[in-house]
Amino acid sequence: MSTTHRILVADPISEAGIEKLKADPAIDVDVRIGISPEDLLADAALYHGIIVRSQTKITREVLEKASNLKAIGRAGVGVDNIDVEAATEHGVIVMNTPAGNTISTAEHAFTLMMSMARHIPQAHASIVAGRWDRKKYVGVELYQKTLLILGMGRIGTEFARRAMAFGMRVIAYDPFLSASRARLLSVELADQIDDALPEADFITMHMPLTPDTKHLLNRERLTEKVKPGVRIVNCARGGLIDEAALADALESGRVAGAALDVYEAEPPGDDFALRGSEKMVFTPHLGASTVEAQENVGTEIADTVRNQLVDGTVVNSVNMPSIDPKTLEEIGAYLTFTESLGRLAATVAPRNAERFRIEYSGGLSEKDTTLVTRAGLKGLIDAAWGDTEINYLNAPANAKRLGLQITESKQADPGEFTDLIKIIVTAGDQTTTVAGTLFGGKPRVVLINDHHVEGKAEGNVLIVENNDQPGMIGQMGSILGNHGVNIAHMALSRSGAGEKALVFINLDSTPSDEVLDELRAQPSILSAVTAEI
Ligand SMILES: NC(=O)c1ccc[n+]([C@@H]2O[C@H](COP(=O)([O-])OP(=O)(O)OC[C@H]3O[C@@H](n4cnc5c(N)ncnc54)[C@H](O)[C@@H]3O)[C@@H](O)[C@H]2O)c1
Ligand SMILES: O=C(O)[C@H](O)COP(=O)(O)O
Repeated sequence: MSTTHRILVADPISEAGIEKLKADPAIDVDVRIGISPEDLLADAALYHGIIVRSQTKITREVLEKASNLKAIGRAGVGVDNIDVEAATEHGVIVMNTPAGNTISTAEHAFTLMMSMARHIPQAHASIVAGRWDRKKYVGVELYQKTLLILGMGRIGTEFARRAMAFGMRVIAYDPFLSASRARLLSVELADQIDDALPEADFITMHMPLTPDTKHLLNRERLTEKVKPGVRIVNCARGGLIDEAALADALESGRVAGAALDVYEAEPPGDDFALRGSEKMVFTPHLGASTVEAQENVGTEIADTVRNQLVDGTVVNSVNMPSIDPKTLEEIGAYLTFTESLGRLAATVAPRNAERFRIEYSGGLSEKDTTLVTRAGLKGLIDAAWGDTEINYLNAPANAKRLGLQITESKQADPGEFTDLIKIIVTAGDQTTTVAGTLFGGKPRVVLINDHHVEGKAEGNVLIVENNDQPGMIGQMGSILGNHGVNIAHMALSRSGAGEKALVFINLDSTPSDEVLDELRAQPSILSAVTAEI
């Protein structure tokens, strides 16, 4: 029976995006634009996916209630209305549409700069008010002026192209922009923001709001560092500028004008200090509000969330590495297998594991194994701590919570195998090693501690360590048979004749505690453990 995935669309996205979801038999879509925070909390558990823009807040509280939620899609760029940390802890993937509104936003920011330079909104309002103020609204040219772009990503880059077409000198400040990329884009690279501020006639901001960028344009910069008469555009995020300090800098004349699309509070409250200023140009967060951008981001996010829920692909996630169909094809087989190895390690290892080490050799060592490591970790944590809520996304955060250190290493030489995955779990001074590989696509366990085996890494397994002496296999077979437990496959290993031996048995059903107790009571059986891997 096929599963239906229920998606809530909480903010306005394009009709084309909604139609895509409605047309998909695997999806059940609820369009509840402007859903209240109370209703969202009450109904959060109904949904496997939620699509938002910037209005709806996906808080930790919502995530705590959203017990079935797997994916949040942001039809746009900024994810500051989503508690991404809480989403990660709850194993919820957050994905956005990074490029769909780039051009619209760059054009909007550029429009703001031009409107501000020529006082367009003020001049328009004066005509509407019946005035003819030709002297009051004398503007400035952009030509041969210096522009400072703070944040030279997708939108910053598009803004730069347009500014150069207007004959502006462009300086970019972006700690992640390389000198070679700056040369390629024909912009001057500023190492320090404070070196560039005194040179700029215009500043435009295009970076995310983070603890590092909050109030990047602070009181000191706005009153002491910027060039007198500078004009500032912010079409990125409100908190990047200290609005109270900007109001004072406008009042003193240090800043000649500013144009904002985004605000510290949206919508701005009654105490919004800039509202009455004649030197301001405002738009109500309209950067991405074009027919084209909304069509792009709406259809893209509908596909992204749908594909994640139905096919398990992950693209443009802000909290998880991508799993596109190609990656899935390359490493998909290793994911379930490595999870089984993690479960096996939990079964054989002592409780309270402190360190989890995973080693890749052979062809796998050249691939991106981030998710494979997480799969092993998931198996270990699920089996050892009984944490069934664990998934690829929250496995590292849960490992941290449990005090489990993770290390990953790679080496090209796989020895006798094409690929080998080895998991080493340490608790105190005890170390447990399990290793496995795919033989012709079939998952095989090839090592348990010092024992080389060839066991099937699937289903119910029983691992028995015993003294190597005649009759042991018969003894185990009889105990299992007497309890109606059928053996599907058996692999033997011993260090040497008369030494320790290990038997890896695949069973058709789970052996009861009684069976295990009986096995453990045999004088030559040293240990017997079972697991469903
Ligand atoms: N007003 C709107 O409607 C609207 C629309 C789209 C995007 N946005 C916002 O615009 C911003 C930029 O979007 P984008 O698509 O260009 O993102 P992007 O990720 O392509 O670019 C952001 C750039 O900021 C840089 N950066 C990060 N920290 C920095 C710092 N401390 N100082 C200087 N640069 C720093 C990054 O290196 C990156 O190059 C985002 O905040 C996004 O949410 C607003
Ligand atoms: O980050 C973004 O994509 C913009 O701020 C657009 O926000 P919106 O989708 O609410 O218009």
